[in-house]
Amino acid sequence: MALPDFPAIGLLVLLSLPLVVLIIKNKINLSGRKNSNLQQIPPPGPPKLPVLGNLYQLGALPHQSLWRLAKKYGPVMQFNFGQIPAVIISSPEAAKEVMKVHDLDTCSRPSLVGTRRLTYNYLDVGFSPYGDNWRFMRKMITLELFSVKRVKAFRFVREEEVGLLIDSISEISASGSTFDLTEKCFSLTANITFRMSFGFNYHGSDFDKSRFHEVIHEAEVVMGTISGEECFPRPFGWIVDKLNGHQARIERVFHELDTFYRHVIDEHLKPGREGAEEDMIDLMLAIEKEQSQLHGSKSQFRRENIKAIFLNLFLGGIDTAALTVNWAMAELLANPILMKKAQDEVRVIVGEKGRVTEDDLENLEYLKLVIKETLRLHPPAPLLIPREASTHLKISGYDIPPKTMIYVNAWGMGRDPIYWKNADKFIPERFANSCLDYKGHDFEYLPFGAGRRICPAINMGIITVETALANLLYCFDWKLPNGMKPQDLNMEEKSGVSLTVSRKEPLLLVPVNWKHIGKAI
Ligand code: HEM
Repeated sequence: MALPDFPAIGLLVLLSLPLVVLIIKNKINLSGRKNSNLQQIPPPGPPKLPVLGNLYQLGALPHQSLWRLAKKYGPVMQFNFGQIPAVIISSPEAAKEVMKVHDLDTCSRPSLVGTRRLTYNYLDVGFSPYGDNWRFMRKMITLELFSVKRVKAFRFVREEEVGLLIDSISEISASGSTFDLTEKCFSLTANITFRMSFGFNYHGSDFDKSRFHEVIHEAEVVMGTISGEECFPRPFGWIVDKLNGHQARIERVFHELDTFYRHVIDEHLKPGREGAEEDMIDLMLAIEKEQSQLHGSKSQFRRENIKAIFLNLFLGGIDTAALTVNWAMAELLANPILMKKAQDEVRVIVGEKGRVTEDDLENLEYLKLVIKETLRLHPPAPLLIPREASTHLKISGYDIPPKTMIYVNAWGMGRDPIYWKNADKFIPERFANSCLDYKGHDFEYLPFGAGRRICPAINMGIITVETALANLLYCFDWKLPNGMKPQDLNMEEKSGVSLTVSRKEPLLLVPVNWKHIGKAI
């Protein structure tokens, strides 16, 4: 998601007050509708303020504020981020029009300062505009990095890293201590992503543990933020960016990541790697060489493409899967009957093996329902990644001009009582006899997006979540600390602007070893 920074909004409110007063004095129409061209029907939307547009209505949790506004203004709603026009899509019918009927004309991404810099001027997949580079890169990663064969090839990484996680929790359980599952989930998915990408886990990298988490978080904020310069006319935007340090933050994140990429790539180019396990850098360096032999200086795949892809792997692969495991555990802890049902299933099916392996996963039907329900209530990217209209469109009868940003509120549609019975309740059984899947054909359920931009790594994401969650349920019984009751668990979301949304509070737990843990596989 790309939304403006909150300090920027506060500052702009102050700076634009005199203008607002002037406009009120002159009784200028603030309805936000264009009256000059009667043939054009813009979508309805909340009243706009000069300079700020609709920013003052964004709130601390944008997907929630936008959902509330959509109840009033409708499922195709105009919403201006300062001077940047956007529409917010909040019904499955409208989402289908955008992501299926008009997919080709809406599958580009907006060009924003932060995304441009961190992706080496759009040499990646996730943030690059629709065009030759995106098509080439998307095909390459789909075939080479996320194919079924490749996902299987990294099975040993997932199982080993989940094994190490279970061992470390087991040690904690021996002392009866409390630990932070949120942090452990992040470490797990970061380690898996690092090992698949570079051949070592991130504890063995130049980033120290807490700094890497910070850099990823900062990158998510940078990628999720529209800069002041884009949002507001000069000199407001420039002042805002200077004062809130947006530009400095982009440069800091860029240089930290770039130095790291250069280092690991150089290591991979040193002689003596023969016989090492093949990782994603090896694969990409081989493609770089092949493309350069075929096309010389016109090659579409160069060193900077590799670096840009790493950003996609970090942002796509780490937080999304970690947040899903974390939310699933929180929901099960809040619903002890469902927790027992999920634990009984995995313990009966896996028996006394000591660990859940990927061979067991296909038999864990209830576990799969739990994950589907978790992704309904808690899609990690609640507004997906913004799209941009490349031409003039009509959506639900409304005119959408080219260059309009398009946000799809997957979070809101996943909780809409029109489509979901007891929409706010966690009920995995609702998916039992349903054909809803992750492939983006059912527009009320879009945790991975839809159309040409759908997540290319669904299999990899889901298998990581399944392996981790199944082992956590199998290996331990879980208690809340300090006599907390399930109903005391805080299920609120953390406020702030970012691509992903996490729990407001870390999930602190006390693990108790189940009887078969520790037995060899
Ligand atoms: C539970 C796990 C995951 C979830 C819920 C998830 C969700 C999403 C969503 C919502 C999008 C945007 C789709 C759209 O714009 O319509 C996306 C795109 C993307 N995801 Fe994932 N993702 C997950 C795991 C992963 C993993 C493991 C990777 C890579 C290691 C990954 C890489 C990407 C990339 C590269 C894109 C951009 C695709 C494009 O723009 O063409 N994702 N993902």
